[in-house]
Amino acid sequence: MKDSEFFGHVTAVAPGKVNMSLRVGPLRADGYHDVATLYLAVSLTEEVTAAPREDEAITVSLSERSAFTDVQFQDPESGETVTAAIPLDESNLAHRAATLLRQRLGHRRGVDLTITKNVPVAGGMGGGSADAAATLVACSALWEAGLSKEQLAELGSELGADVPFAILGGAAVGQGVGDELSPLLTRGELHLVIVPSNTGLATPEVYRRLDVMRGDAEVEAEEPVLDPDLVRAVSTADAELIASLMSNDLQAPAVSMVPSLEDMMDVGLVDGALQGMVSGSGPSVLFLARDAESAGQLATRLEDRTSVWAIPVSGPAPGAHLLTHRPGE
Ligand SMILES: C[C@@](CO)(OP(=O)(O)O)[C@H](O)COP(=O)(O)OP(=O)(O)OC[C@H]1O[C@@H](n2ccc(N)nc2=O)[C@H](O)[C@@H]1O
Ligand SMILES: Nc1ncnc2c1ncn2[C@@H]1O[C@H](COP(=O)(O)OP(=O)(O)O)[C@@H](O)[C@H]1O
Repeated sequence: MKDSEFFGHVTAVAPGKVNMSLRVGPLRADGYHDVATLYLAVSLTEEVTAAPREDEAITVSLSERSAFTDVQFQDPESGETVTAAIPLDESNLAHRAATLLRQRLGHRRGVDLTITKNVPVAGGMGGGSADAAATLVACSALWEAGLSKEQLAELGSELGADVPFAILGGAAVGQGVGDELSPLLTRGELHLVIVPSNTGLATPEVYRRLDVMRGDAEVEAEEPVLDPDLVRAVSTADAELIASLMSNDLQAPAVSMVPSLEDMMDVGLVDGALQGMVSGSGPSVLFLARDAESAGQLATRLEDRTSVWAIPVSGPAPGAHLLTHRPGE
């Protein structure tokens, strides 16, 4: 008897990510940008449980264990803060992932998807992409699809540029729009502290702001390339060297949209971080620490001195995978 028949449901987890380097090229005709990025999967994970239904419906709900259930955005016109719930309809990335997979498999079986969100929403850490990745892995097992990780990653690239990396995990160089991955062999662990923001940033708006800033400064965007020394430093987990080389082209636009990020990064440096940087399109901030102990101390100091939530994490973390059910669960 197979797991899915016996327990009736399948659970998968997938990691959030940070970009230890994010280089952005010129705007393309399709609205995307070519990037060269160094992804690092971190130990902050999303969990998706897929339970079969008798009918054809696909439903999405959030588990009560979720650390995040909504997100606040600043209205660009009025400046007012608006709270937006995570969409649970067909626009949810988990819903889209299940729909895409069953189309590919040629059936219309229904599924109830329950997401436990631990990755900040609209925070530049690929939380929605991790939900899509975990859903592909969970539903693929539930429906006995027999697809490889590579095949799931290819499907995932239709859902978002970051989805293939959430399936692969570890550390990888991303090119193209971020979906062409070259896995990086690594030894050693990196220790970081993540500071989520109260407000979210919409990824397309941050890319757009970068284009505007470049246009205003009459800066010609170059083809994106990564510093090979940084790639080597990540593969050997050389935190001090990484600290001197890490960079993010989306940091300036993200800071121009949320100026308080600058102060947050300064506070972290004073409190002992080796380096601070905006994660992806922001506004989560990542701090690099020397080791696990320093990361723990930094998180405590940040929480004591400011009213922020500071989460120690490590990486590289594994990509999307099934959780084994234990009898009685
Ligand atoms: C910035 C990054 C860095 O890893 O991640 P986040 O910080 O958002 O998590 C990624 O490039 C985001 O990836 P993801 O969030 O999957 O993007 P998608 O859903 O595919 O695209 C959303 C929108 O972002 C812009 N976009 C995305 C990727 C890219 N290489 N160029 C772009 O210009 C486009 O406007 C696109 O319509
Ligand atoms: N499963 C999901 N989890 C979170 N957000 C989702 C999901 N599906 C769709 N979204 C939409 O995508 C937006 C950004 O999602 P998220 O992946 O958390 O951010 P980021 O792209 O910054 O990593 C959210 O504001 C929400 O409207």
